[in-house]
Amino acid sequence: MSSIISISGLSKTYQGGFTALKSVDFEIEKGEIFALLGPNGAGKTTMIGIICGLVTPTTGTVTVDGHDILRDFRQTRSRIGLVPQEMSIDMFGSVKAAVSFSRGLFGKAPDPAYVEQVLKDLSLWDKKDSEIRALSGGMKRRVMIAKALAHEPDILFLDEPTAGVDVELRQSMWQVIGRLRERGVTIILTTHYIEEAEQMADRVGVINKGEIVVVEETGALMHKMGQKRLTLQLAEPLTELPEALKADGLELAADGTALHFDYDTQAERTGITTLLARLNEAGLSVRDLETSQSSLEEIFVGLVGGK
Ligand SMILES: Nc1ncnc2c1ncn2[C@@H]1O[C@H](COP(=O)(O)OP(=O)(O)OP(=O)(O)O)[C@@H](O)[C@H]1O
Repeated sequence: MSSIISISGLSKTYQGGFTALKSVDFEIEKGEIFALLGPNGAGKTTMIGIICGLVTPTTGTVTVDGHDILRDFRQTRSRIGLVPQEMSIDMFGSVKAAVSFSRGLFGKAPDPAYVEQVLKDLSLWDKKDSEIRALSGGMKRRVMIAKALAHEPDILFLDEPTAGVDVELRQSMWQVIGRLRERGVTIILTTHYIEEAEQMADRVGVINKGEIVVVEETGALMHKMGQKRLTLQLAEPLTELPEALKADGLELAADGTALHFDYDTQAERTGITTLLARLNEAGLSVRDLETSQSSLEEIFVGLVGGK
């Protein structure tokens, strides 16, 4: 994989002195879905604003396919489609006219076949002649994506694409994003929904208070950072944990039928072998056991929670 966006030493201090980004470095790979995950005010929108040329960085450099975003602004901006967080859409006129107009803004010659393809990809083709203001909220969001794709960008930024949309629409947005990726578009989305990052992203960057806390392949992040929980189903229920086992980090389930043991998958020793021996010594027999991995949600809370 080669990188399409390189961010190096990027900082932003707004007028008034607030520092929203603190020397951020990372790369976006060509063709990937990258989720930028972070709590409110973490700096996600600021970062997107800088890459898209809407916010001036205080220090650092960003290149898009080797071109500096400040020096070669027109060239880099034309490679990028941006779907902003807030609904910024002219409600008058038809869907097709709005999308064709957005294409024209980038100086691209009309291409009805391309516009048709975009509208079809977004399941908007049967609404092409509808007035935008007459569409549902979800359809309006799709129109925003269509407008962002109108000039054939190969990088698409989606700032919280599914904020405030219902579960069904969220699923269909995920499908839309998946289809775009299949067509080779690099996608960077910001989200508060860990589930969204977990389901869609190839890699996740966690940002907190203007700093990138971690950038990792989604599965590897979950694997690497995840705690695992071992649940031991007891042959005989207990009313309380035997005295001899109280120092072993065990937790008795509320109904007394199982013991839980949390361990670090990365640790040199998980402690499981010792634990099983200790249970044996204490005369407890285990009927069944299972392990479960923590979700990205728990990892995320662990990463940003303590700061
Ligand atoms: N124009 C501005 N002037 C001063 N401070 C700003 C400006 N824009 C953003 N900030 C501050 O910078 C910080 C980062 O904001 P930003 O919008 O980048 O966060 P975010 O991660 O996108 O948050 P959210 O998830 O709420 O959209 C916030 O504390 C915000 O108040």
